[in-house]
Amino acid sequence: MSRPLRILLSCPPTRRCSSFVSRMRLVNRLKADDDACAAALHGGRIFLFHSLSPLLQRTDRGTFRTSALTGSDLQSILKKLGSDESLLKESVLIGCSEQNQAQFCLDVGKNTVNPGYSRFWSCSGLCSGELDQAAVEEQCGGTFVDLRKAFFLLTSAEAPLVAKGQALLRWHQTNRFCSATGQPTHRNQAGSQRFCSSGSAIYYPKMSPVVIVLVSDGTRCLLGRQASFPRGMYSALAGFCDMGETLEEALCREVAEEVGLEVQNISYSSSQHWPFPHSSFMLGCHASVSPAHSQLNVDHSELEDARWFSLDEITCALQVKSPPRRGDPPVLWLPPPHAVANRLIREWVDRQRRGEDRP
Ligand SMILES: NC(=O)C1=CN([C@@H]2O[C@H](COP(=O)(O)OP(=O)(O)OC[C@H]3O[C@@H](n4cnc5c(N)ncnc54)[C@H](O)[C@@H]3O)[C@@H](O)[C@H]2O)C=CC1
Ligand SMILES: [Mg+2]
Repeated sequence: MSRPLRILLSCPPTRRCSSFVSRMRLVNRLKADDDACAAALHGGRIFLFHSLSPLLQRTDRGTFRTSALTGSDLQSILKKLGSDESLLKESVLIGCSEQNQAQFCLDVGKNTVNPGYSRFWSCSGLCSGELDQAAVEEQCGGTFVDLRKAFFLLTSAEAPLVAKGQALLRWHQTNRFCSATGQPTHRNQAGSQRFCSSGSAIYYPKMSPVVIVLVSDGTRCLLGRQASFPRGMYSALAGFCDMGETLEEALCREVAEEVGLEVQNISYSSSQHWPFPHSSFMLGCHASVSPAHSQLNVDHSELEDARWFSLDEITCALQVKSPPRRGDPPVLWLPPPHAVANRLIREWVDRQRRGEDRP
């Protein structure tokens, strides 16, 4: 999740800023220079995936972390597994750590796409170039975990890295052909672009902009739930931006469509890349309605339910540590700390406690 703008603007010592600048320039160079990127792979850190599920390791404390494989470690493992070592070159650049170590992701499962190799979506058993999941897990001392689970098992520092890695891998796997010519596309070494083989188009990884808003009436905040949400979970209202809309227009439209309210006092909070179900760019905002105009008219084709919640109800819900299970009494369950919705809710609670939001 991005930091709020005010924190970025107060970025203090020049040393910290200059190391940030050098990291950003390194990533930019690796995107532009195929040879430099291929060379960076050996000392780089590789986040492994199998059919889009990231590899996690359990720590001594019973928590989870991503596995810390370098490109050289991985090459030895690939050799042991009888795989072509050039598989490493299929890695896609994610970014660069604070220690200036380049970070990559690599999918060694069925969905891996390499324009130079013949891998097939429909093959049964192991496809050409695909590695056996259990064999990789054994060699690496970890387990491939579905991203929907992995995202919430990891710390808030690591979760965005695997989310970004999976989003990039998915984009490569689903953009193998040019939509203008139907010709195969090829990637640069970093995986930051794909080119139509006819030379007529360049494609870049895409995200869909989504506005997410916590509406307040001064003493209560508005949360809704879709039928597909886990039991008891309510979240801030969200919706995809339409082509040509501003953020503010999308926000007003979504709230009007979903709950029949007209909001005002829109303010931006922070943003987040959200990998579910595909790549969304979540733009988190606050907005308000006057208590006299807070009557809800819920569109049940979009939301199962939407309600106003008091500060006490939200404060209690923030204490709930695990989702309610079948048979438990009904309890309000809020999006987890990794989600921008959680940040919006906590910001609202802080403002309520400071008395800033009251009419
Ligand atoms: N990180 C967070 O805190 C939260 C994230 N979200 C995410 O926000 C996203 C949007 O929220 P919804 O209420 O589902 O959106 P929504 O209210 O716009 O409804 C979804 C519908 O919009 C249509 N749609 C229009 N453009 C689309 C596009 N580019 N991609 C997919 N569908 C599109 C589809 O018909 C889809 O069924 C969801 O993917 C959800 O995972 C939602 C709540 C919290
Ligand atoms: Mg919605």
